[in-house]
This record gives sequence, structure tokens and C-alpha cells, in this order.
Amino acid sequence: MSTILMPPQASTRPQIQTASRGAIRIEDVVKIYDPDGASVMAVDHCSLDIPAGEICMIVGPSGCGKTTLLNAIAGFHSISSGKIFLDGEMLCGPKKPQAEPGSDRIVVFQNGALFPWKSNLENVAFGPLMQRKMPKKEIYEKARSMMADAGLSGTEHNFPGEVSSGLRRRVEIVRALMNDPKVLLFDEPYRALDSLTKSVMHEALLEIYYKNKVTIFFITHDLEEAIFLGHRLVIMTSRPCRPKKILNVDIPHPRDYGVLTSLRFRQLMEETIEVVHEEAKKSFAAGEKEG
Ligand SMILES: Nc1ncnc2c1ncn2[C@@H]1O[C@H](COP(=O)(O)OP(=O)(O)OP(=O)(O)O)[C@@H](O)[C@H]1O
Repeated sequence: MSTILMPPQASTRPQIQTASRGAIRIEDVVKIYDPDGASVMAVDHCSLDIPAGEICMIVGPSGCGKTTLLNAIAGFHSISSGKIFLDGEMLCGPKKPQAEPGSDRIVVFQNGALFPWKSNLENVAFGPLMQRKMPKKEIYEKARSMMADAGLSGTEHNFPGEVSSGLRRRVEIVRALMNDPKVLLFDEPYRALDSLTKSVMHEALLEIYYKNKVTIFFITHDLEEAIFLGHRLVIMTSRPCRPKKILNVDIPHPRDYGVLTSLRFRQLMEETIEVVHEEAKKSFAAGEKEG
């Protein structure tokens, strides 16, 4: 039988960006789809604490329930029981099964979520312009400054279709950050990319992250990606999901692609590959679809 490892104590956690907001607490969450009919249990008494500013990578077999968890945090659907907190405030729980979606938690859609008919700058400024919480001039100043920080100077007046896919993805992230979110939620954003393009995306994401203290909840099937980006890796069981093993990635940030060839990186790959493989086999045996 597999051992369930508990989250490590704070003192053993690797150094993370100092962030005062964005702590997520998932407490004993259960999600059953169609409880009166097919009754599909996607999440099973799942508990997980993600400290503010952590890059938390969620790995697990196809169909195990990772997206279900992300959607519950985002407020896209309800949970059946349990609670989810953001900075101590209950997002969902008893009497409030579904969190309200909010600009404090943003799902970064990496594919085609930019308006192709608006310039990159207009795309970045769009959310705050709609909310009208800040004067227009300030919004554009902030947008330009955040774009510059993300290496997007000079692309402000281009349309998304006129810049490389790498730059477009930077624009997506900056657009999300314009709303000052506490949490960014990514659901396998780079799954269809070749490894070279992925590596460029990873470095861009980290570069932006180092300048913006935000918690990142990142789902992936790619173990190398998970270890390269994450402060911690949460390996989920086959469906219904809950953490099976939580691994501290004790490779210091800032990281660059050099770490991939380090001994520690290889050791961490070895530590996790067996657990992931074991769950993937269970999932395959249970007939889950390939994602
Ligand atoms: N609306 C729904 N109604 C019924 N079952 C659902 C619904 N949405 C998801 N499921 C089922 O819940 C389980 C978990 O799905 P989920 O998408 O959360 O898994 P996942 O781990 O994100 O999968 P993948 O890695 O393939 O994206 C799957 O068996 C899926 O078929």
C-alpha cells in the first residue's frame, strides 16, 4: 500500500519569494460529479496548504481530478464537501459550495485568450479599463511598466498575431498580473509545445514570477517541467485525487536551464518518477482516458 506523506514543516521548505498574500488552504475537499446519477468521485478528502508566493506544481495521472481542484479554487464549479480558503477567508465550504470567481484568482489561458483585434497594450490594459477602478492614464502607465518588466518593450502596439508565441504568452501572463491577483492558476499551459519552446516559456514564466510575488498553482504531466519550475511538487493519486507525495524541490531560485543537468535535479526526478508511474499504471488499469 502506498504511503501518504504529509506536507513538510515550514522550516524544511525551500526559500520562496516573500509574499504576504495568496496562501491557499484546501481542507478535506471532496468533489463528486452527478451525485444522484453516475456519481463520479473526482477529489477524495484532499488537503493541501500552499504558502503565499509558492510555485506549487500539481502532477498526477490523466483524469485523476487535478482540473477539478483548479476549477474549485477558481470558482468555476462547486465542491461536494470540505473547504477552500484564500488568506484565511473561506472561498467555498459548508453553505457556500461554490467560490465566487474573482480577480484575486486568475486562470491564465495560454491559447488564444487574447483579443486578436486589440494591440498587446490594449489587451494588457483591458481588465482594469473595464473595471474603471483606476484613471485611464495610470492604467496605461502600469501596463507599459509591467510589459517592460516582462521583456515586452517595443511590442506594445503590435497585435498578438504579429509577435512570436513566446511573447504572446508573456502578454497573457502580464494581462493576468495587471489585476494584482493573489494566485495564478495554470492548467497544463505548455502541453502541446516542443521541449525547446517549452524551455523558453519556463524561463519567461520564472523571470516574470521573480518580479511579481504571486502564488502559482500549476498543473502538468511533465515531471521535468514540474521540478524545474516548482518550489514543491504535489503528486496526486489516481482518481479520485488527493496528495500521495509532496516533494520539496530544494534547488534554489532563481533557476535557469543549467539546473537540468545537475545531480540534484536527476535525484529529484528519480525520487518522483516511480511514484508517478505507479499512479499512472493504476489509472490506466482503471480505464481512465489518456489526457
Ligand atoms: N462535469 C463533469 N461531469 C462528470 N464527470 C466529470 C466532469 N468533469 C470531469 N469529470 C470526471 O472527473 C474526473 C476528473 O477530471 P479532471 O478533468 O479533474 O481530471 P484531470 O486530472 O485534470 O485530467 P487531465 O490530466 O486528463 O486533464 C474524470 O474522470 C472526468 O471524466
